[in-house]
Amino acid sequence: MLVSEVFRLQVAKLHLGRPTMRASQQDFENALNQVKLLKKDPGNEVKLRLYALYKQATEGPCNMPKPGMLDFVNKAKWDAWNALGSLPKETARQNYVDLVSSLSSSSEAPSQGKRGADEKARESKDILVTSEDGITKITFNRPTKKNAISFQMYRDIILALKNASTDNTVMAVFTGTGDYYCSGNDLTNFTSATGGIEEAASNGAVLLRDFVNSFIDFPKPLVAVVNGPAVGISVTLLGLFDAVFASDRATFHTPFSQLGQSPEACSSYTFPKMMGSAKAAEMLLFGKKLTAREAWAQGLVTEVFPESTFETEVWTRLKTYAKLPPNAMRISKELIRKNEKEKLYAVNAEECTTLQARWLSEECMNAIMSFVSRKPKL
Ligand SMILES: CCCCC/C=C/C(=O)SCCNC(=O)CCNC(=O)[C@H](O)C(C)(C)COP(=O)(O)OP(=O)(O)OC[C@H]1O[C@@H](n2cnc3c(N)ncnc32)[C@H](O)[C@@H]1OP(=O)(O)O
Repeated sequence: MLVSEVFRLQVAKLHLGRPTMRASQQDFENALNQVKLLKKDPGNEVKLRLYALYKQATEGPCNMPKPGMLDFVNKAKWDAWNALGSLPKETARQNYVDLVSSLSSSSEAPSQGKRGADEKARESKDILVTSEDGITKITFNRPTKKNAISFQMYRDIILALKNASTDNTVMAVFTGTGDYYCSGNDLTNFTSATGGIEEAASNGAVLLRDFVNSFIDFPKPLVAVVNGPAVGISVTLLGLFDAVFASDRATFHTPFSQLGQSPEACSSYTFPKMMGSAKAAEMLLFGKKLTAREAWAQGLVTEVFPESTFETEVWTRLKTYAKLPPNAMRISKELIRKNEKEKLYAVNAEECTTLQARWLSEECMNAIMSFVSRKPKL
């Protein structure tokens, strides 16, 4: 039997999961009513956020002339709306619904002991999300599989970023549990699905597009604390981060050709732009694995730290950054990202379409089958 036939049979068992949910107009209207029933005043910062998301969801990007410096209230409202840049109406509507829902549940939730407004935790098995000291920490937490990303983990991360974009934390930080940062896409995602392989690939492409868009759209500083080796999509995503701090134990590997696949997470655009086309080709075409220092030399990593002091030095630094004025950081990030956004959406869409076809190719099926049928270690 051909490997591709074996693969098809295995894929017949695959269940890819649903594409991300989007808030309907009805959800949005319910949220508008719910906001009037809040028991507690959510505070000015949140009210401004609600105002901005409402305007963005109903009118699109800020279209009003900027109020004068002394018109404090209208200036603050204008700043909040304008900071959303070109956030799509649909995303703003979803963020509004999520924010209201988090406000409603927090005003109803029983007291959580020492967890207060600036410290809360949301649990998910393989993705840990905690908020402390103004930082949302998102941890790949599947060390027995080197933190490989399952379909559920993609969905958990989309949700975590959505929540972090509107909560009261100042930045989001990704890191990994155990010796790896992340070993990339879980290569068994496609071999344990139900339904047809074409359907699985099509759903995978939708999920990937939404996942990468949630990084493109994230409005606050986004930092990676790369504690160990990083593979595949966990590397390519770094091109969408604002800072990457790496342990000198970390490596950066994108073995797409070896897997019969193609680059994702906008790396076909961000990597050549960042490191030049020759160095980008070494990684994306030939799968050259970079050390942390090589990745720093190519501009993929901001700073490399010795493993022995990595955690202490990096988290001390991040806690200091998290005390900087949040609106200034958000607005600066918006300025940096603004002119690139449409390009990034387009690159992401094209990469997903290309990958969808790659997943159905003989080259890719052979590579995945050879990984899943490796001999177990003694
Ligand atoms: C829908 C969205 C799609 C997005 C497109 C994304 C593409 C990519 O990310 S491509 C990159 C995919 N990743 C890989 O190719 C890495 C595959 N893994 C490995 O090469 C190795 O496991 C390793 C180098 C990461 C680690 O090697 P080693 O130290 O020898 O450890 P083991 O191989 O024994 O791994 C322990 C355990 O973890 C499982 N595992 C590791 N990585 C993955 C993975 N990516 N997917 C699934 N499972 C993985 C490995 O199978 C072992 O499991 P057990 O045998 O059950 O102990």
